Amino acid sequence: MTELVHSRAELAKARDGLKGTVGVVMTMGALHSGHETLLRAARERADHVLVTIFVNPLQFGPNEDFDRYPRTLDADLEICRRAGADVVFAPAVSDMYPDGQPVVRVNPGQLGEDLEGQSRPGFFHGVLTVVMKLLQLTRPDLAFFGEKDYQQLTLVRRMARDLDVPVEVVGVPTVREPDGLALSSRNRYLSPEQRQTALSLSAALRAGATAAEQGRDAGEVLAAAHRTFAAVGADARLDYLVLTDPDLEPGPVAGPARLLVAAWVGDTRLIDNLAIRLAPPFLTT
Ligand SMILES: Nc1ncnc2c1ncn2[C@@H]1O[C@H](COP(=O)(O)OP(=O)(O)OP(=O)(O)O)[C@@H](O)[C@H]1O
Ligand SMILES: CC(C)(CO)[C@@H](O)C(=O)[O-]
Ligand code: BAL
Repeated sequence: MTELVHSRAELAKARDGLKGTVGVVMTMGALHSGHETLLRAARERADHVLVTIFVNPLQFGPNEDFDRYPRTLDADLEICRRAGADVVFAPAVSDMYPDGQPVVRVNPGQLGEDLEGQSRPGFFHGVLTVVMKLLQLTRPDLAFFGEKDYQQLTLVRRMARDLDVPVEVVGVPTVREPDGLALSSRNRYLSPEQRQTALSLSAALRAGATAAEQGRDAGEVLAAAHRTFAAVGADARLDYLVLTDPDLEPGPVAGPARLLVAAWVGDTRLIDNLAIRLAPPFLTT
């Protein structure tokens, strides 16, 4: 049975009733098969699964889609039941922020300013602050995050390490449509034509991965990804397409790497990423 709770008091009572290990899956709702995969991963690793559904105002900029973000609680509960969640915590904004906007927030450091942080100022302060609050409220042994939001996963891992949060952060591979599009709640904003254009993100990543498999160097991998993005997404507006170290550390990239992309398709901003393995450079004598 899945228990739905809204207030902190109800959550505390439900949490106390969970004996054994607890895995948490944090979401903003509008659940899809990507979320369901996170829930099933949690189900496999933990004795109990706790899902949070909260559209966090703190991580949205003034011109972003907080108001129009899809809110589909009944359908979400059905998915949570199907995936065997024990507890769903769906607080109101006033439950999460009873004193209004928090004065003290988690500072994500320089990585929080790069990539997503550059286009969404304050985004990762908002994300890490609410993730920290939800970790305190739910006290999980394990917390599951999708690789689709790769920078978020990297920063949550880093926060747990740097701030000694007693939780194992588990990354779950990106779930895709058969044509490659990464599942995302924001995909439901796309018209059928825009959905075709949105394939430019995953196609660009695949082109980069193919170039890497053929032994191309970092510059050629990026060039291949850019060419494919432009060919498939003529109507998309690229925000960034970068090849980085897998931990998103600055500096030269060699061997294992990550290719990350963000782009606008109409009014919808989408992100995606893929693991890449660069061939070792040829040695010249
Ligand atoms: N396609 C996916 N594969 C794996 N994990 C995913 C996928 N989509 C979302 N997740 C993960 O689900 C968790 C909750 O994400 P969220 O509710 O923001 O969904 P979303 O689809 O990423 O939404 P949005 O479209 O607003 O970015 C995050 O850890 C996120 O990485
Ligand atoms: C982690 C999260 C639930 C925090 O609001 C959100 O950023 C998301 O859904 O990825
Ligand atoms: N999917 C991460 C949360 C956000 O884009 O606001």
